[in-house]
Amino acid sequence: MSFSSLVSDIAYRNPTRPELRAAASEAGRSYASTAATSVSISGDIKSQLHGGYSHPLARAWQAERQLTKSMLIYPLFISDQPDEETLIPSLPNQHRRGLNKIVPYLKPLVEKGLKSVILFGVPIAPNAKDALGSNADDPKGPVIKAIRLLRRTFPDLFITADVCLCEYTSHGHCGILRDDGSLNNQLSVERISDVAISYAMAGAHCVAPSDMNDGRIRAIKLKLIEAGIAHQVVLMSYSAKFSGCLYGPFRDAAGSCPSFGDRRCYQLPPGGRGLARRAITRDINEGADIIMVKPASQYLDIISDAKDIGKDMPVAAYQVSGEYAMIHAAAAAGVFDLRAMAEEATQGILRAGATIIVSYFTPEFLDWLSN
Ligand SMILES: NCC(=O)CCC(=O)O
Ligand SMILES: [Zn+2]
Ligand SMILES: [Zn+2]
Repeated sequence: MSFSSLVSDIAYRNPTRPELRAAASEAGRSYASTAATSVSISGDIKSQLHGGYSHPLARAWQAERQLTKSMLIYPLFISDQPDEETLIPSLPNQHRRGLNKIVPYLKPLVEKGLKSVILFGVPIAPNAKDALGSNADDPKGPVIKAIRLLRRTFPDLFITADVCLCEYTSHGHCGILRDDGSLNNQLSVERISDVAISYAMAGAHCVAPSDMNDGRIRAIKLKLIEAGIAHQVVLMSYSAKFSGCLYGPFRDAAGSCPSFGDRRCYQLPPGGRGLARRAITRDINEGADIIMVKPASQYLDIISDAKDIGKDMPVAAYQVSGEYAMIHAAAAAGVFDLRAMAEEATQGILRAGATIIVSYFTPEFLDWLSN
């Protein structure tokens, strides 16, 4: 019996039984009144796709990955002023907080399932900055104190420390400079790897160098081994960090805007896909445990490349301050619904290959997600 005659047979036979018609109508379905609709289904039956996503759960099953709370890392700006709690105007709902404000703020988030944070120190005190970024690893500085406080207070919270000098240098660049204003790669790597070890020794579960100096992953991994803690600390590399205009609100928040020039000589050019692939490969070879792509939504191809190159590694994506601020601004202008857009952006990032997302939307997702 051919397929179409089988279908027409069923279509004719079933409506003759009234209980089946009643059941169908209860389900909001109805039998074809004639065989015509069924008989017309012939040829390639793979053309019928809608059935596969006709239900919310079936739609969810179409995604290779579902966002879960454990995929999210929440960025925190830790001020050196213990009582500070300042809203960052360009970064809606985000604050710079001192140590006395951070625990009361985080407690309800941890109760809602917050798993992980990434810390950025914000030195505000006068003279807190110098050419070498000396305060980056000040034991009394905001990051080391916050690592210790959070480890004590929230034993299950996974703590990542962003490692860079730009928040602590008087010139605002991500390393130590030569007289001509260019980065001295060797001195910068020496200094940044020392800072990373200080954060790790203070208890950070993960150190994440964002400076983009050549060779820093290898230097940090070797120093972690030397310090005897390589087996206890995750090394997450900002492997493919692109320069561009999406970091503005972050620089307002962290006070890390360069006082001259820009970062185009050490962050990747937006068109540099090949360069990004080389940087990812290099960082894997130098001992990175996680590779990161940043920004996220404008660089989905790079996330996909990272997953391809680092098949056996977790890939992280940083949905940066400008991406977050854009979504807020457009939602406020009535372009779309905030939640729907945040979810769609996240879905794109996951689809591209990331399984870790650093996002300012984390507190919202703790409310929106049940898993
Ligand atoms: N290392 C962190 C950044 O450079 C910026 C992130 C952001 O714009 O959110
Ligand atoms: Zn930096
Ligand atoms: Zn940075």
